[in-house]
Amino acid sequence: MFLSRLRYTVNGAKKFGDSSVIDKDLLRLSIHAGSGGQGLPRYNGVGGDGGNVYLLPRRKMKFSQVFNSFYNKKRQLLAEHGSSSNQLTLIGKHGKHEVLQVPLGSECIDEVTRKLICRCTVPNQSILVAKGGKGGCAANEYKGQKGERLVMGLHMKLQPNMGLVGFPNAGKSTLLKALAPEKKSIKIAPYPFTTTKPQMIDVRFNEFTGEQKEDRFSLSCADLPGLIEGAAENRGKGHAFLKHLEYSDMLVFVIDVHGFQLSANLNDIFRTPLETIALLNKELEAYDRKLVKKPCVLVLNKIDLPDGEKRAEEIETVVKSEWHKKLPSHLKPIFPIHFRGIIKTSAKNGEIGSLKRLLQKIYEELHPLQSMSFDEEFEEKSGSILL
Ligand SMILES: Nc1nc2c(ncn2[C@@H]2O[C@H](COP(=O)(O)OP(=O)(O)OP(=O)(O)O)[C@@H](O)[C@H]2O)c(=O)[nH]1
Ligand SMILES: [Mg+2]
Repeated sequence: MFLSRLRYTVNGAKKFGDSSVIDKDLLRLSIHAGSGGQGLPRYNGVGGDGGNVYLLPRRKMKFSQVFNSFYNKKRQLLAEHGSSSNQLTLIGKHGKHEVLQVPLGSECIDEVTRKLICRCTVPNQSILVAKGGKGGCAANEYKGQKGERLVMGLHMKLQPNMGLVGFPNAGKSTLLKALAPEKKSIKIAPYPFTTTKPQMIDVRFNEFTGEQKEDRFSLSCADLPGLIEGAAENRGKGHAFLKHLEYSDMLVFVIDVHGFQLSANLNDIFRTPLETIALLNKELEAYDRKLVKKPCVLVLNKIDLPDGEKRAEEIETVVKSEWHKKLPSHLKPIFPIHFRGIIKTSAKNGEIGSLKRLLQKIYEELHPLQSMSFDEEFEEKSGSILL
């Protein structure tokens, strides 16, 4: 996991990728395994088996590579049929298997039954998704069997080191911009749902070597569109965003210290900062309780606005104690999050306080070998790191 997430240049500095908006993360495919060839009863000839269809998870594969492999082609995966037996070739040839490479972490759903077919979590280990039909033989009266068919949804999930979680307009993208100021493409605006598609951006972490400041590594950060109440029931396409948090190492909750209201519409209830924390907690645990068990950091944003600092102090005091007990029962989460740290910020002014240090600390605790790689014994004299 470590090697896949950190990419070093020859001199040990981290290489930076461009910001990437995830345009597409779902591909629907018709899967047809090959049918078995016909047998030849008079000569006891056996038909070849139909080819199977497999998925092969690849660690470094990008979502776009999968889409490109179907560019201008039908979205079908067809394995070869087995050959029928004939008087010259009594034993028919087996059909060729079809193998599709997919990004690690992809999930396959049967689009008709909506059941999970498989999770592609082990790199380079092929997974059978449709079995080819058996060739005709005595056992099946020499009639080749049909191969399995299905319509499969391939759901690709990001694997960020950290995921930003918050209601719309809380300042998630602004915080990301403060963490990665060199990225120009991050869109920020004073209205909800500015971010409409997930985006992954590398955030630089500086290591200091004596006097010299060096960029040594980066962690990937997923900026997601704002969640709304009911996201766990797929309101506001919640599932399409929440799924990208499943493989993240840690979560960063971004909260507006002045609370949240989707619009001035009376139907949209005003939520206090504590209520927004509780509601996000509830949405996440309802989607997948594993999410709230991840290390979580709370960022109290917009402290530059009037009363901001005072409000942030008040919220911090409440959250540091048993914060969920102060909520009405319908807002109480089942698994209240214990935040690893609370940071008060003005992301707009580029103030992120000790957020980076905290994120780095959590990351190093999660991946202890990671910090060792900075030790001199891992470095060659030339400065390159031995991996
Ligand atoms: N005063 C102040 N405004 C902020 C701060 N952070 C963000 N904003 C403003 O809040 C608005 C929303 O910021 P975004 O970063 O787009 O919020 P978001 O959470 O990414 O919103 P969505 O993409 O819609 O989910 C923008 O007008 C920002 O300038 C802050 O620290 N202080
Ligand atoms: Mg945004």
